[in-house]
Amino acid sequence: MTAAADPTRDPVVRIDALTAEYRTRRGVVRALDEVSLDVRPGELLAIVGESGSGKSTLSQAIGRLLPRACRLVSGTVRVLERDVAALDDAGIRRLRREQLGFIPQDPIASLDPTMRIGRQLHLAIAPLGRPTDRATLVSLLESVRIADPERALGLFPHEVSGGMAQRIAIAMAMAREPRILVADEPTGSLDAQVREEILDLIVRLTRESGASLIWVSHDLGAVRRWCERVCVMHRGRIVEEGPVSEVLTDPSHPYTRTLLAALPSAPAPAADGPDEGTETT
Ligand SMILES: Nc1ncnc2c1ncn2[C@@H]1O[C@H](COP(=O)(O)OP(=O)(O)OP(=O)(O)O)[C@@H](O)[C@H]1O
Repeated sequence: MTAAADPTRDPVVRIDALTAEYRTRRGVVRALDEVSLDVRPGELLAIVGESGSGKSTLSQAIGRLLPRACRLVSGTVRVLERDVAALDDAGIRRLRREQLGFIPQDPIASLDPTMRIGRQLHLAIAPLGRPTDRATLVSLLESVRIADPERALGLFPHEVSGGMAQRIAIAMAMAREPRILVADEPTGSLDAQVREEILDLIVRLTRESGASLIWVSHDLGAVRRWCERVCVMHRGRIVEEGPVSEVLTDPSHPYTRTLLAALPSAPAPAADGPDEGTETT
């Protein structure tokens, strides 16, 4: 548990018996089935499960970012005590802007291809009332360990690697000082070494800021190395949930055992991740 994580404080996210369905041409697909989950202040929570188990739907529901085809059938999502379904459009935008940070799956696609990185950073932080001078933008890029930030500000998205694009997306998300970070497979498009560097960065910044991290992942090995609590999803339900050290060592649900058995070579749990380093890509 991080220094900031405190089970006695109110959850920052409280999901209660949430059921969600997609309307498709083939009929109705139940993506979430009575899902309940609390996220505590400052904790690193992983949501794992096979493809189609409902992880993305659950993480999108936190920001009321579900696609039109998805309908909430029942249940509630409360973020910092606010029922997100009850907020008006201005209210949900404010909640997303001020309290929630989203780290994208495909960082290059999340950037505007027509605009230099410096301009995009400027536009991302100007609405927050922060200074947007060059020195501030440089220090923002330094905080995500971009080796040559001056140069990076002048680049277009197609000129940066996936790893650098993800660092930029993380810088944009963290500039808002969110209380809750949602990262849906943030390293899915990156190679193995960059993946570890990006996870190290996300975890370090989350810890430093005291935010809570909700990290959707397929990678049980990485979850074991980086997270404190894990919730295992299967067919739209949470089938097991608890400390990583327990669930991924001595799982009680057969589905979790199946997931673990599919892990090529399970690395031993580590108290801390790899050493810090600067961008290599
Ligand atoms: N836009 C959509 N339209 C119709 N069905 C959808 C849509 N998005 C998701 N689904 C269905 O909802 C269920 C849950 O999908 P979801 O994407 O939440 O799972 P997931 O665990 O995040 O999967 P993955 O790991 O592949 O991203 C699946 O059956 C999926 O096919």
